[in-house]
Amino acid sequence: MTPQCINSCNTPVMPSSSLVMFLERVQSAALMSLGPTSFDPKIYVDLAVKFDLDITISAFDALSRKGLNETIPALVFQKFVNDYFLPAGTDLVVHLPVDYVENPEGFLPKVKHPEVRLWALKVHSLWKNLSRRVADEVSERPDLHTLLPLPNPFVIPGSRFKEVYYWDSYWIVRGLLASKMHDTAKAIASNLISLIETYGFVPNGARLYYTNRSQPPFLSSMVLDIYKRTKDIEFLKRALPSLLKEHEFWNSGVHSVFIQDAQGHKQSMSRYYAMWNKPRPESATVDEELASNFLNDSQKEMYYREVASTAESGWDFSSRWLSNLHDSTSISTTKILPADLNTYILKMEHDISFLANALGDSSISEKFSKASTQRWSAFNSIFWNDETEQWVDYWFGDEKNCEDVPHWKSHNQNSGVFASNFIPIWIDICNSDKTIVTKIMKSIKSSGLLNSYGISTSLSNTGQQWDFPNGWPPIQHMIVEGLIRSGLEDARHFAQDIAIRWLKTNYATFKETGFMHEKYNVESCGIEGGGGEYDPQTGFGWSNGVVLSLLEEFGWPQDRPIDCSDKSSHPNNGNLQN
Ligand SMILES: OC[C@H]1O[C@H](O[C@H]2O[C@H](CO)[C@@H](O)[C@H](O)[C@H]2O)[C@H](O)[C@@H](O)[C@@H]1O
Repeated sequence: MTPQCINSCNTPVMPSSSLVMFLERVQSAALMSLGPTSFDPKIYVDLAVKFDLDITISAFDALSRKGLNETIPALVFQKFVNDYFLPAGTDLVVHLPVDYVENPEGFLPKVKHPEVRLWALKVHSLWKNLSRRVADEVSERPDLHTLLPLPNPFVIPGSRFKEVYYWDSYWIVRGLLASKMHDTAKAIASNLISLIETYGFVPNGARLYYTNRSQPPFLSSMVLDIYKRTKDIEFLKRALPSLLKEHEFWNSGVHSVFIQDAQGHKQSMSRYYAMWNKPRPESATVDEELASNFLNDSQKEMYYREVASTAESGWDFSSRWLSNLHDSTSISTTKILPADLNTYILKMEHDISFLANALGDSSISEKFSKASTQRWSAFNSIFWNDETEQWVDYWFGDEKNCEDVPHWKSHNQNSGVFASNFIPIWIDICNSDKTIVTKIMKSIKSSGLLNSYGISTSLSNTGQQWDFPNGWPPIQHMIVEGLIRSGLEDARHFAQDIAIRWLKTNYATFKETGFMHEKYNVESCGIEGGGGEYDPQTGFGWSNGVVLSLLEEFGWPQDRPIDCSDKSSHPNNGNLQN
């Protein structure tokens, strides 16, 4: 498949399954019967069906209904759910990872501080809360479950996210490697490989309703990190064909678009683009309500596609994708070339070249080395902004004609400040260049994103979860890690300062709740109830992963207190802006 025009003429839609369509009806009925208070639409599409689908549908259709809206009385509805379904999550089985030990040999050698070490070991023990495998019934009767069968055990994000998620898995794998749980890390990557073998790409998550889109692509990073630790060549042999397939997925069809850069060269870059134009099943009631602002079906379909494409970006939702900050229906993700996505793909190309070389396949290795050189030159000409010294997203204009290759225009670079503008520093081709690192450091300092807990994702407080005041573990981590890896003394100190504040924030929430939270904000550091979300049963996987890998790479200064109650080093006394 060749790259598409930006306003695609050929817009694919994956077929929906009768199970998911039925569960969406149940979800919608639940909202009417039970009301909007504490309503989580995802619970209903995660239900496991007890009997054949046609029997269940007939029973649902036969329920008594009242009033003009044909609402099912709450007690009748609840009885139906109890009789015909197993609760969400019951088709997953708690699993004790085979390679888990309480105090792994060689664990975080750079962490000598006793309190920090104790904390790290407790975080390590949290893997047990998040480890699952798919119950046997799922492979026996896949038609009754939206959960996808997977060959190996895995680690879930936690909270309402009871299944595997693609990009969460990378941060989890990073932590597992720090925890010396190499087999679990490999099992997770192998599951994702098996999903590529089935679907041609890694779905957003391991649920039927997530198979219409992917998520930020980190499989090559996962494979590379695992290979560097284990030198397992068999694992690599199995992984490489899937990495090639995944590269093709992101560089063809709707994900790939042509643009003519400022030098007149025709370049192909990647974007987020879901193969879906309906409400997201896991949030259908929410999406339908917002779509009611549109007058006709075609506008609604375009809106739904933008929403699902934003879910593919992992940043669901953020002002980063809005053409009008105050209007969440102005979401335009498919009209954007994202700097972060193209960073991940550039890294994927480097990784594949390295891994193919390790397998002795010089022709693939050279092909991908060339592809990465090509993308790197396109990358700089499209995303780099000399004035702000950041890599910014590129917004297409109103290109109408499918035949035209749009020309790059400087005013189409997004002027908004987002943490994604600094993500490229994560990859070696950027962080090995001292001039770039110095510019980026200066730019982060003046960006306004620095906060008492680290780096916020944006400057706008829109109420969207990926906006200010929240900071998200993976984003924070890529920037810090890139600066550390630059080897520049200044950058290292600066990154260390951010990392210390971030770790203190995490420690404070951990001390308060016993768990790691999904995201962090200014309230998180041991004060006023803590910020971010967490689940008292599970905590959150990517925060475990980021904390452990940061401590592994960085250690902790022996003489520096980690406790937020020590006001002399309280993150909120920080002076990061200067
Ligand atoms: O239920 C709504 C959405 O939830 C997911 O997104 C959020 O959680 C994921 C798991 O931690 C995370 O990967 C993502 O970045 C978060 O924004 C899901 O991925 C979405 O597709 C879904 O619509």
